[in-house]
Amino acid sequence: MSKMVGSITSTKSLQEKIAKGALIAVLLAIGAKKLSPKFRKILFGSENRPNSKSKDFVDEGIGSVNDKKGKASLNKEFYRQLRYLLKILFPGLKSKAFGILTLHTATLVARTFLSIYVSMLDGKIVRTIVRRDLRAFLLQLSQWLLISIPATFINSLIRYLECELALVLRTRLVNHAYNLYFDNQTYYRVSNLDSRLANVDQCLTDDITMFTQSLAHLYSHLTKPLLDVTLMSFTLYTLASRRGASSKYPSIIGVAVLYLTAQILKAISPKFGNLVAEEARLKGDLRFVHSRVIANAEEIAFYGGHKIELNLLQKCYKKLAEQMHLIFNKRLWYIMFEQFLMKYVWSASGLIMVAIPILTAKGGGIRADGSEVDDDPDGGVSDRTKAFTTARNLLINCADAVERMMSSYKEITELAGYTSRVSEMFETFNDIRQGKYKRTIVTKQKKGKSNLEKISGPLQIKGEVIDTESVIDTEDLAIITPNGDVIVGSLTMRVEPGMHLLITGPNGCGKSSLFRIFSGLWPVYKGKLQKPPPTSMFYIPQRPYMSIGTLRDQVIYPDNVEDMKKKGLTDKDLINILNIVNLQHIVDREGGWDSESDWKDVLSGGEKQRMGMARIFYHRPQYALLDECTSAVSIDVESKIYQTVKDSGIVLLTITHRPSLWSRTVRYRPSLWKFHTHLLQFDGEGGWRMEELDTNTRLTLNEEKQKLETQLAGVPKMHNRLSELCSILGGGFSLTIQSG
Ligand SMILES: Nc1ncnc2c1ncn2[C@@H]1O[C@H](COP(=O)(O)OP(=O)(O)OP(=O)(O)O)[C@@H](O)[C@H]1O
Repeated sequence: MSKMVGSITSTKSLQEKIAKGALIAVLLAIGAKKLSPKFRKILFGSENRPNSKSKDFVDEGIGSVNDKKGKASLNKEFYRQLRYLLKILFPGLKSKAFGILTLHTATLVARTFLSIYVSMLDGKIVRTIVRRDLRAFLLQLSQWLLISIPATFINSLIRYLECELALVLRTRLVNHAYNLYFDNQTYYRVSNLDSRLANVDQCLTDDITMFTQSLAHLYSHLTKPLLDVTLMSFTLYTLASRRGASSKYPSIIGVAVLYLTAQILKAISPKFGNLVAEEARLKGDLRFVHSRVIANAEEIAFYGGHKIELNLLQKCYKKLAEQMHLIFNKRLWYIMFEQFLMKYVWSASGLIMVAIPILTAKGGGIRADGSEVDDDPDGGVSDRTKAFTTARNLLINCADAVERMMSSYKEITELAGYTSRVSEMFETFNDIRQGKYKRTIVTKQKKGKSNLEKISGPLQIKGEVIDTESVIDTEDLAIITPNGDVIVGSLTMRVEPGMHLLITGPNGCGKSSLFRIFSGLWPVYKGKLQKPPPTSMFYIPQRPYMSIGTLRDQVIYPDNVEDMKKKGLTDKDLINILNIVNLQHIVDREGGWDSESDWKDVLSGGEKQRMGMARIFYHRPQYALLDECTSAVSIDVESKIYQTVKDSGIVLLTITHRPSLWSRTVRYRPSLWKFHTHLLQFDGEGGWRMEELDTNTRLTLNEEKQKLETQLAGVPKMHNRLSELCSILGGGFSLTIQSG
């Protein structure tokens, strides 16, 4: 051993060679990183393959964007989108996000300096051991222990700041997204008028979270290794510049090892991208079946369908478990090879790269101050050992850094996926706010609508909307669905205070669509519409929406308590309102105004409808747009409500859709007639007719006519059946018809 050490110490310029070899290895590694996209392509054959650190389960959600636009990759579009998002995330140098980023960067730099310091300290400790200098050893060891306190704190701080940064970025994006989402009815239009975002809920939750986490993680995951490589190479260069070293063999080894690693991993890497995508799909299936059971629990329980549902769930879970099992199996072998190559083969190569010049060199070394290493009392052994240990540590750190950078490639492509999804969401929101919609038009003609026109190509908003004080006036207005179906080609009508309009027609003829246009949910593609602002119109659907909150919140929805107070209304007024709709008893029944429940389930169908109507009396709009919203309310209460609405000076626009049971004409609820002055009738084939209702006579005559029609319809059948019964029962019975 002493002989070997002796030969080492006698080698001239050996330390220089070590340092230079190490430096070249590092430079090679940097080059490999620079070429990384191509290199990764060679390495894994395709950009989508996962790599060493194999975070294989984070691909969820990227799929649909990729499906639509091809792979989200590191192209110009990615940089454009990332720049756009960064502007939102970092609005200025004084922003909180920028402050945390700066602090995070400072911590990363500090950590790298500490790593270098610890590497140097390692070398010094080894030197004291080789020199058998106990005092110096203990001194260096205490230094080493002391430095571990700030080092561990900084390590923990890096993680803390990474999470904080992700949270601050997420908060900024979420606030920005929510503002856009709830502006100008975007939450409705994004799914009804536009088809670019398939799962906007996922974009607003998972994708934003994944994007910000991925960005914050990648920042530290790339910045730290880059700093490591830069500063450690500089340190190695400083060592090398003093001594000079041959780099031939270490370079050859470095290139050969990198190339071999690439080839082997390319050959053995399973197609993780596809495996993970399939797993995400199966997870989605399982969630879907669960949510169906929750949504339809009552129906399933009534039918006793739990066995079928359980079976379905078990099947879905089994498929998912099998897929995960497959991935685990493949990962077991892949990660084993990957770790073997990147950890052990690379470390061994690093050792060889450092050792070859030492083992093959002849002659001694010269220090920076010009003194010969060989002139030391120990022949320079301790000094060279220190240099060797320091260089080795630095080289290992560099290799780790390069490995981390290489393994970040998959994370960058994932970031590209999330960037694409999140920025696409913002672009869509912005477009929608400006009235620019993109929708995949379904070209198939619908059954029964063959004579309705269909607009081919993108829909253009050519109509005109004018705000008025109190009149609704349409001129040549077309009712066109977002899918391009022209439901009604041209509608010209006028409703003004004092009128009450009943709207009727067969299913799908465009009654609710007319309300959508009046409320501004659908654009006016053609024609002219004059209408009061949406705040003057209150829409009540057939199934009124019950919000999360107290019983009071249900009556005053969408106001809150502050709004209610501002309007000068009290709980006593609310009781009076509930009185009108015969719902006053539920206040006591449900435990007072402040009680909270899942009102959707707690209230019956009719109660929900009455609650919906109660909102009209709270808001007192100019127009009440009622979409068959009293179908489950008893006729006497319905009449009372309609009469009170009329008495309050609110204009009624009421949809009633009851297809006729007896004839081809449309029958509407006679009970509602008397509250309306006009009737707008759609024929379901694009035509319409508006006429005045002569209430009293038509109501009475119509009711009488319908009654007679019903009775007469059964008479011939009854006659036939009676004769049949007489013949079956025989001669002992005689047919007696009594007339009253
Ligand atoms: N968001 C949408 N996107 C595309 N087409 C739609 C959309 N909403 C409704 N439609 C189509 O518009 C047509 C008219 O629908 P609308 O809801 O106005 O019918 P309706 O007269 O109220 O019928 P019902 O009596 O059944 O309630 C239907 O054929 C429907 O398919």
